[in-house]
Amino acid sequence: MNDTADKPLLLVAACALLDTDNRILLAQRPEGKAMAGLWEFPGGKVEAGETPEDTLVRELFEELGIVTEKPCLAPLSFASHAYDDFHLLMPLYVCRKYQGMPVPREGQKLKWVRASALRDYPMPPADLPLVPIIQDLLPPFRGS
Ligand SMILES: Nc1nc2c([nH]c(=O)n2[C@@H]2O[C@H](COP(=O)(O)OP(=O)(O)OP(=O)(O)O)[C@@H](O)[C@H]2O)c(=O)[nH]1
Repeated sequence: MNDTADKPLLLVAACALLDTDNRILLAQRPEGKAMAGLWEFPGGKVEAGETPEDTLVRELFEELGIVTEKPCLAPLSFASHAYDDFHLLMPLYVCRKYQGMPVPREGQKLKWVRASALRDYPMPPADLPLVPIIQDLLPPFRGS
């Protein structure tokens, strides 16, 4: 029996936003939401009429107040995960070029995290296979 056949497919676009030190921005899901307290990549549901890139440009501004453009979003990988109520399909992009400093505009906590430390931040189960992909992409940190 296919575990996803009777579940709606939810398309969510997510972004590994990098700073100049190659740290990745994680956002903590606020109290009151499903999976509260877990750390995730900024992003959100792809709305009708949007491409995933449109969604990210919109969400990055709404959630973090930063401005980026579609050519600055590089596809990296995707998550495909069966939650109880839906099957999540989540393209993950990398973005290094944006204007402004991310600020939490939706009550979430933000944290810049080195790739080697991603496992210290509990994440939604869909995100776990993405961690080694990001770690492979980024050079090891050699600073102090
Ligand atoms: N943005 C984002 N969403 C993720 C990640 N991993 C993951 O499982 N998700 C799931 O993808 C969905 C994202 O939807 P969303 O951010 O638009 O919606 P939400 O659940 O926060 O609530 P909302 O409908 O009130 O906006 C949620 O079910 C969320 O749990 C991730 O790394 N980033």
